[in-house]
Amino acid sequence: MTDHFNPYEMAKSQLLDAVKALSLDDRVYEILKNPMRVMEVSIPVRMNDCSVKTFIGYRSQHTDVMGPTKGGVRFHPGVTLDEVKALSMWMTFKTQVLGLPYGGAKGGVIVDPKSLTERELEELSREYIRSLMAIIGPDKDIPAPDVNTNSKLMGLMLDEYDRVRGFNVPGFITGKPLILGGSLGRLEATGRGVAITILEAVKRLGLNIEGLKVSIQGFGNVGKYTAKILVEMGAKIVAVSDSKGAIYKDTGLPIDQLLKFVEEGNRVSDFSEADRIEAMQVFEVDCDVVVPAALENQITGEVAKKIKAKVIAEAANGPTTREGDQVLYEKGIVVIPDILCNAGGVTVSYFEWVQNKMGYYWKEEEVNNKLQEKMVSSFDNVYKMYELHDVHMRTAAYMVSVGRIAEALSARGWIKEWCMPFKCKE
Ligand SMILES: NC(=O)C1=CN([C@@H]2O[C@H](COP(=O)(O)OP(=O)(O)OC[C@H]3O[C@@H](n4cnc5c(N)ncnc54)[C@H](OP(=O)(O)O)[C@@H]3O)[C@@H](O)[C@H]2O)C=CC1
Ligand SMILES: O=C(O)CCC(=O)C(=O)O
Repeated sequence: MTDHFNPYEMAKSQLLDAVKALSLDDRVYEILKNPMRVMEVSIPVRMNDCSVKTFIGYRSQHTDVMGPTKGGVRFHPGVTLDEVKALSMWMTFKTQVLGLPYGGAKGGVIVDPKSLTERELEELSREYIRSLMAIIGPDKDIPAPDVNTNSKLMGLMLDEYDRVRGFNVPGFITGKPLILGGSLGRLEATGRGVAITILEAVKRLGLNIEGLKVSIQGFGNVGKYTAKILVEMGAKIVAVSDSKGAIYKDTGLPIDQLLKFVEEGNRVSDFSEADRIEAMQVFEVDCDVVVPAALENQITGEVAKKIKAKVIAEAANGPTTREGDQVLYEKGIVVIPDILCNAGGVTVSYFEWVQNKMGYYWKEEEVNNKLQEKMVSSFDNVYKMYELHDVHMRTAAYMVSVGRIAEALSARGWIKEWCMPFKCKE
């Protein structure tokens, strides 16, 4: 029996839906259903109390059919091999919804980074990169931040890579500090992309962004910048959560104040300018848009039944289970699927890598304009597919993406032209 909470099973069934919807040859599924390479590493760290502790890490590279593999590194106690495999597959489909010259990858280490000292965390980050040296590189596999990793850790990982190679390779990693060749706009990029896709969705639904009520699960890199940019666009953030609790204010939370409060090291639920609610109530509150921006498997069938919003913007990867998806579809709720919704991050990572290759850097406005153009045209491609084939938005996004990969597989001689009834257009 399929485990509907296993992200890898979920990713494979989403792929299968798209292969069937496009009437593609079975070989497309056969080639894409497994990551091409997975590495498991044991990482010893000298702890501050003089003991040595080993942590298990993974890097999964899904396919390099479209270019070098690309994707973030997650530090979390709940990391599993199947999760990392799924996340690497979703990266492939994401890069191809956006038409970027990459395949997908993802890394993860089973660790609670909050339990480590700064020095221990640095050693873990450096050793993780050292143990992957044979399979990573600017034209092979390019890491980036994900849950519980950030620009500072990307800087340390870059330094480790450069030390081993013996020269500077800024394009090895993205999301790094500006001083080391990071791109302006990358920090906010995922949240900016989420906000752009919400704007595109509400326009098509005849709603107004002004006063639109939004509830957000997760207030890390993605949740925070989604909130900030949506408020700049005129929306109201009525509820926000982190892993410990949530807050609610019907008239809209003062987001700049909340951002400052959280940046100072406080918990969302200790913010006194709003009412405290249970963490999972962010899905139930009265609002127009719900933004899951934390982890996988949050919107189950049961949770989906309670959602009152008209739109779900999947800022997190894999936040909705298969049952959750079905309930949302039956309720007529529009889902902006993760592989489209949160693609702003990898898009600006791509811009960062391009700038590193050129050694010439763009102004923030230029980065943001290019991101805007990419997100809007990709949303448009997916929406057209959705209308044309009367499928779930998720299936429409996979159709755009898998259509491109199938075309590349055909051009590489893996499947024949007659297997390709559908041609994907930019
Ligand atoms: N960073 C990026 O550029 C991209 C990230 N993503 C995806 O977005 C999601 C969030 O990533 P990111 O913002 O970078 O990660 P962060 O580590 O910066 O933030 C994660 C946030 O989620 C919260 N959280 C964790 N578990 C729960 C829970 N059970 N309920 C409510 N909140 C919870 C955390 O709370 P606490 O602080 O209490 O732990 C934190 O606020 C992930 O799915 C990631 O894969 C997708 C594309 C790009
Ligand atoms: O910026 C990147 O390269 C990847 C970001 C990421 O991990 C993701 O989109 O899930």
